[in-house]
Amino acid sequence: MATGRTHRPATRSRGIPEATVARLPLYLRALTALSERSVPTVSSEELAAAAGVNSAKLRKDFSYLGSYGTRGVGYDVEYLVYQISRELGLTQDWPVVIVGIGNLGAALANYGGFASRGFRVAALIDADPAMAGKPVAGIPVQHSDDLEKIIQDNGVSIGVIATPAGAAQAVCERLVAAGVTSILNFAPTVLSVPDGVDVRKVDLSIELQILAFHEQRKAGEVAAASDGGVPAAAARNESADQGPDGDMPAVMPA
Ligand SMILES: NC(=O)c1ccc[n+]([C@@H]2O[C@H](COP(=O)([O-])OP(=O)(O)OC[C@H]3O[C@@H](n4cnc5c(N)ncnc54)[C@H](O)[C@@H]3O)[C@@H](O)[C@H]2O)c1
Repeated sequence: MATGRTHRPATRSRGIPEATVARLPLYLRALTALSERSVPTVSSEELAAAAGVNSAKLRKDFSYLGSYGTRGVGYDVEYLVYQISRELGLTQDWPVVIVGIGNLGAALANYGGFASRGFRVAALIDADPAMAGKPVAGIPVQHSDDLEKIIQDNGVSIGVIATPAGAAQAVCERLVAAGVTSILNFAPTVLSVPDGVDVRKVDLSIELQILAFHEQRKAGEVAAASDGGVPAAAARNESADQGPDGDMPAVMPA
């Protein structure tokens, strides 16, 4: 669901559609789990089910990577992990800064999943002088006065914003001026950025609102069915048809 400009064409330069790019991390997560269990090969149906994607779509997505699998054998798990990681740019290390080290920023800093996916937390930045020098997840927090120097010294191109909404645009502008070209924004505000800067927004309350909408609809369908209206089974089929591909991602274009 786009909530603003994405600052990218729908198709990347190498011809991989954005929708495919958005599914690659889902395949990678499922493949990594298979790899950890030392599973050597996987069929498109098994992998599609594990990733929550329709199998025809998966085959089409993999054709963009030049990966067609072997009839009767399936896809080589390790090779696909490598191919998708390479396509996503995860075979190199990405230094990331987190700005705003409150409840959320500290939780993100403590999240081990970044490092295992090639994202190294290079620095933690906060405007509160009382936090300067205090370690969070073993990394000393640095004051936001030094933001530009920190970005440049660490060659950072990805910034995470976890400040209050009112501070996010100004933080974003400083990050961009210092050389950051990709921003993951957790603050509940729409950021404006120049062309060439990618912003992804995470908003869990939007996800909950979407679930609330579905809950309300399900409750309405149950009431209608008990009044002799739409049978509950038909209502279930409707959501089954929509499939996992219809789910809204927690991370969305800004
Ligand atoms: N996207 C989501 O699903 C989600 C979930 C929870 C919170 N949030 C949002 O994340 C943000 C942080 O939430 P929190 O609970 O951690 O808040 P918090 O108040 O605990 O932390 C905010 C931190 O930002 C720092 N800060 C303020 N202005 C700054 C600036 N200009 N530069 C650098 N640091 C600055 C503060 O000193 C503080 O440490 C809020 O905008 C909140 O709405 C989003």
